[in-house]
Amino acid sequence: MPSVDICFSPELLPLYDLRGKVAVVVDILRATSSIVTALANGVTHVFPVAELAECAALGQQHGCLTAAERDGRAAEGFDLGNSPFGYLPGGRLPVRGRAVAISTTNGTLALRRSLAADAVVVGAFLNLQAVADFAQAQQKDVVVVCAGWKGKFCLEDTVFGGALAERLAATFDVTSSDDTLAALHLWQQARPDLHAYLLQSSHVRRLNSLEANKDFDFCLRLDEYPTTLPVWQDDRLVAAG
Ligand SMILES: O=C(O)[C@H](CS(=O)(=O)O)OP(=O)(O)O
Ligand SMILES: [Mg+2]
Repeated sequence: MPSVDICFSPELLPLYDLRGKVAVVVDILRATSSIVTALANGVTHVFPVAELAECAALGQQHGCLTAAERDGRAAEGFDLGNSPFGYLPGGRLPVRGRAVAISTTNGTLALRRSLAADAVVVGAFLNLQAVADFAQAQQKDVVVVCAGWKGKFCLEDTVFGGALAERLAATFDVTSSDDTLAALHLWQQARPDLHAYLLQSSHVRRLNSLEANKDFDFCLRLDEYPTTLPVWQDDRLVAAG
């Protein structure tokens, strides 16, 4: 039976051999929620890069939109920040049919560090079912790579790992590693009122201080895009199928 593991931070990735496995990269607040929203709303593909300079260069090279954030704020000189609302109808710029190069504090770094996996997909509460369906179809070991915060553990990404483990529990081993058990327990605590539970997280306090409450509410919507699955292909993320 394949297993589900939760890697709490990209700093711990050297302890997980991703070869032959499915990596589910998650940064609920906000990078992977934004990427899912982008592809669900007509963005053709996403180039996730760690550095701002590379993001700007890709924008020039491909004539694509650029999205960048540092310390919770939109970085200067880029088309968009890290808010999912940038990709929703009525956002600052039309995005349908455009590609986007994106660089954020934690999420894009986690993605770049996960490329040794057989398949790399992007997870969020918004597309939880799409991720679960993909994992079920692959029947390979899954590692949930939590973006965390600047190398440290974060609550919201781990709770997502627990939610995914619960959906896979019938056909995956979700009880033999302590990391997955811990994530499951946190999810079980959070599930009755995910919003209230995650209000305790440090990221929410950072977002609140930057007046991004509506981003928090949106990123916690379960299965808003149940069939949108960003998958890594060559040098970019595209929607599966
Ligand atoms: O923009 C975000 O929500 C965060 C910024 S930080 O964690 O508050 O510094 O970036 P992300 O890469 O999406 O975690
Ligand atoms: Mg984050």
